[in-house]
Amino acid sequence: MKILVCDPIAPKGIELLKARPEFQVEVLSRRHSEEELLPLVSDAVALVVRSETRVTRRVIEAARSLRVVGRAGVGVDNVDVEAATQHGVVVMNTPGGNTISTAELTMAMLLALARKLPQAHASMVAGQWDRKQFSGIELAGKKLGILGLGRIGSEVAKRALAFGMEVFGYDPFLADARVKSLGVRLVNEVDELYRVADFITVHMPVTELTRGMLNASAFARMKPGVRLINCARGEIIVEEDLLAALERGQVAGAALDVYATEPLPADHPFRKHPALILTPHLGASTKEAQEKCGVEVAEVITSYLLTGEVRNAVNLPYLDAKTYEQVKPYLVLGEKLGRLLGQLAPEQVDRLYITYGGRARELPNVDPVSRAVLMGFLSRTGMGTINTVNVRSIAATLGITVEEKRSNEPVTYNEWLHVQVFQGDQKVISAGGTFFGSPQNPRIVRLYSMPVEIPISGHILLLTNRDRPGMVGHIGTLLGRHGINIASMNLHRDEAGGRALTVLHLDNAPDRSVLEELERDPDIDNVRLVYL
Ligand SMILES: NC(=O)C1=CN([C@@H]2O[C@H](COP(=O)(O)OP(=O)(O)OC[C@H]3O[C@@H](n4cnc5c(N)ncnc54)[C@H](O)[C@@H]3O)[C@@H](O)[C@H]2O)C=CC1
Ligand SMILES: O=C(O)CCC(=O)C(=O)O
Repeated sequence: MKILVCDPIAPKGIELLKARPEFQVEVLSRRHSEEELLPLVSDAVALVVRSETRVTRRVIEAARSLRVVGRAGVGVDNVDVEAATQHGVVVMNTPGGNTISTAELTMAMLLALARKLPQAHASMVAGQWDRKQFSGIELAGKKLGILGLGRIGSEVAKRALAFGMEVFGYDPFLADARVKSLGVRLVNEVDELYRVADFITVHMPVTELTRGMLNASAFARMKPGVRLINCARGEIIVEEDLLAALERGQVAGAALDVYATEPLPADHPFRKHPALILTPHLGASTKEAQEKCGVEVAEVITSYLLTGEVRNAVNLPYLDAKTYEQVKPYLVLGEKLGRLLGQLAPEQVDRLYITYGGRARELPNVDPVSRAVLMGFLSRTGMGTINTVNVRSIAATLGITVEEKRSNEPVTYNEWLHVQVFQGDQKVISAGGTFFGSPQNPRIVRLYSMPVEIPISGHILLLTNRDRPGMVGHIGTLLGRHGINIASMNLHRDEAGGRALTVLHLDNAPDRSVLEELERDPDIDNVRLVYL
């Protein structure tokens, strides 16, 4: 079996691969373009990469024998994971192996920014002795804002606290308890962090929500003179906007390890800017990190190719055909219940409690269904790389625990899937679903412990209202006036004249202004639009 090592990984990792008589290991001595890779991958069973080689759809399609792509590192944005999944290729990474090294580089960047070390060094090399120009600031007592408190962000937090910094964190998907134990002040709105932070460091993946997040508007909302560090991914910062903010002095300096285009072009304006400190994507470039990642990637690839064991996979669900047929309807229902709750639940939650009742308790394997619930729930994070294989570990990283129960308690429906969401001991929301007539017809039938009937696709408008005559007509007329057609409507009230939960299935999505108009009615509140 041919294993093509496309980027340099630790010799120990290569030795481990070479020690297997089943493998022919070929190591490329330099980075290859897509075009150059095509003939080389045609008979490869495994590709090993760091962040340099791009494993594109064309590369995957040209590699007809490919079974696994091993990424010695965290980010898999250089691998077309969707194409890999479509072609049955497992993508595995080594999360954790380079956490400490990247956190330490971030600390080095913080200190270098505060004391202008590279600039002072360059002036010494140029024969100068300029003490005045390189006067700096202390870290102690300063406020550090961390965007993304995962593995690396948390390690940075610990180190910054030891330096006497006050640490603020923004990570809307992380459970509060995990952050409290770190000693970080978690903010709900990123602006709270922007307003106070003297330094801001980025430790998020590139997602729909984070791509371009640090743009002109974000810089304008930051404390004037803020200093930035990016050891995560270049696409998170809009580079022209950063240059403009540096020119205006809104951003006093930045230390960057990653760029929108890598390698950074030789004539890129960043290279000449005096307030920038630049490194060529060195976060993981230490002996220790490379050894950990190199050995781990060799181990996971070996286990997969020789025994079929899947570890650290970022894609590829794994179910035999019979079990898949049995759980399939529940996968759809579970994903939609999760998606509904994800859109209605508050940002920081600690626990999902999933109950399998009625015939659902007899499912041969509830794990894939729970994963589907989690996938739906976490779709709110915008992380495109979440899938059934990695969703539990992502939830764990976010501090969300999942409990499952096969319940014998009598239920109203033949099949019953119920999900409760908790913040600490407090249940914040719950929803339950079943099938009407056949497994092809899933329905959400319980929300906030109230009976409802929600179809599982399309635009759903939810609101609570005072139960008074004319309310249904009023809502219908208001939506009609804005060209919104109601496909179905469902009402539940606690008592005549009390509060009612109204659920409308709409043919098209109303604008924000329509929702605001509904909200202005004193008898209507909690107006929420969700998309399933
Ligand atoms: N410079 C380098 O050489 C290295 C760069 N990295 C990059 O660093 C980043 C972080 O890596 P890890 O800490 O290992 O990942 P992680 O998955 O442990 O942590 C990422 C955190 O970002 C949070 N997040 C996601 N979307 C967010 C949003 N919209 N707003 C705020 N927070 C959000 C997640 O909830 C999670 O807690 C990744 O992009 C990775 O590729 C990682 C290793 C080396
Ligand atoms: O392998 C490298 O040097 C890059 C590491 C990285 O960016 C990652 O693990 O996400």
